[in-house]
Amino acid sequence: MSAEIINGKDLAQEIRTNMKAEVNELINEGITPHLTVVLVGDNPASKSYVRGKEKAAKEVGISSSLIELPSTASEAELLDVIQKLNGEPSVHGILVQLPLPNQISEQKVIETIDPSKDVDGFHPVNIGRMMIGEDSFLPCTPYGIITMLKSRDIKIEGKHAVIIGRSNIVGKPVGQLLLNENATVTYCHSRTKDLKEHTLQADILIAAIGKADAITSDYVKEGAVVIDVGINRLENGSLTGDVDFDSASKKASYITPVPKGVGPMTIAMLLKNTVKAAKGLAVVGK
Ligand SMILES: NC(=O)C1=CN([C@@H]2O[C@H](COP(=O)(O)OP(=O)(O)OC[C@H]3O[C@@H](n4cnc5c(N)ncnc54)[C@H](OP(=O)(O)O)[C@@H]3O)[C@@H](O)[C@H]2O)C=CC1
Ligand SMILES: Nc1nc(=O)c2c([nH]1)NC[C@@H]1CN(c3ccc(C(=O)N[C@@H](CCC(=O)O)C(=O)O)cc3)C=[N+]21
Repeated sequence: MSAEIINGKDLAQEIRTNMKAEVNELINEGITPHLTVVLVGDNPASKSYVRGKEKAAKEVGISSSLIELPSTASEAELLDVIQKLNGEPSVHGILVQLPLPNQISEQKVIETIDPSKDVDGFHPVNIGRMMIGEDSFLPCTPYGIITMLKSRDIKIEGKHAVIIGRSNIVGKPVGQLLLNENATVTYCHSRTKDLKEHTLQADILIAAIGKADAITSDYVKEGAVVIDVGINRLENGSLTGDVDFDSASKKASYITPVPKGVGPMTIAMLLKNTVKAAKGLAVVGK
C-alpha cells in the first residue's frame, strides 16, 4: 500500500481562511483577539516558531505582541510579567514559549497563567477538564492531530491507538483526546519493553519522541494511520520527523509528513484557542 499524505500545511491554511470571517465579526463588535507570546532567551528554534505564529495570527486578523526576556531572567521576573498579562483585559491569550532556562520552573509558570487565557491548554485546570471531557482549551498539538484525523473521516472509535511518547504537552494529552473519542489507547515510552510488539498492533500510530526517523516500517502495521509529531533539525539544516517517511509510507494507509504536517496544525489550533478566549467562551475557573 502507498499511503495517502495528510498535508497539515494545506489544512491549516484552510482553517485560517475559514477563521477570518469569525475574527472580523469579533472586530466589528469591538473585540480584537490578542495573543501575547513571552519568549525567554534566544533559542533559534523558539524564535523561528514565534515568527511562524505571529505571521499566522496576522493573516487571520488576530493581533499579537511579543515580550522578550533575557536568558538570565529570574523566575520572579517572569511570574510578574504573567501576572500583569493576567490582569490586562485587552490580552486574551498568553503563551510562554517552552523550554525555559533551568533557573525557571516550567510548572510554576504554567500554573501562574490565568486558565481562561491559557491558549496552550497546559494549565492543570484545562488538562483536568479535558480529562473529564468538559469544555476547555485543548493543547494545540493534540487538538491539531484530532483535527487532521477528522478532516479525512478517519474512524477513531474502537480503533487501537498507540502513542510513542508521554510528555505533558504531546503524548499524554493526545492519548486522552483519542480516548475521549472512544479509541483504545496504549502509551509507550523509553522504558517500554519491546516497543515493536505494541506499535505493530496500532491502527493509529502517533510518534512523539524527538528521535529523527526512528520509526521505520518495521514498527508499522499494514494499513495503519501514522502521525509524525517529531520536529528534528538535522546537521544539514533540514527538518525531519520521528518517522522514517519513505519506508513507513509503503505500509501506512495515511501518513503525515514533516515538515508540512502536524507543526502548522499546532499553530492553527493556537489561533482557534485565541479566538475562543477572546469570545470569553472559556468557562474555566481560576
Ligand atoms: N509538531 C509540533 O507542533 C510539535 C512537535 N514537537 C516535537 O515532538 C517531539 C516530542 O516532543 P515532546 O513530547 O515535547 O518531547 P519530550 O522529550 O518531552 O518527550 C519525549 C517522549 O518520548 C519518549 N521516548 C524517547 N525516546 C524513546 C524511545 N527510543 N522509545 C520510546 N519512547 C521514547 C520519552 O520517554 P520517557 O518519558 O520515558 O523519557 C518521552 O516520553 C519532539 O521532536 C518535538 O520537537 C513537540 C511539540 C509540538
Ligand atoms: N508554549 C509552547 N507551545 C507550543 O506549542 C510549543 C512550544 N511552547 N515550544 C516548542 C514546540 C514546538 N512547536 C512547533 C509548532 C509549529 C511548528 C511548525 O510549524 N513547523 C513547520 C516547519 C517550520 C520550519 O520550517 O522551521 C512544519 O512542521 O512544517 C513546529 C514546532 C510548538 N511548540
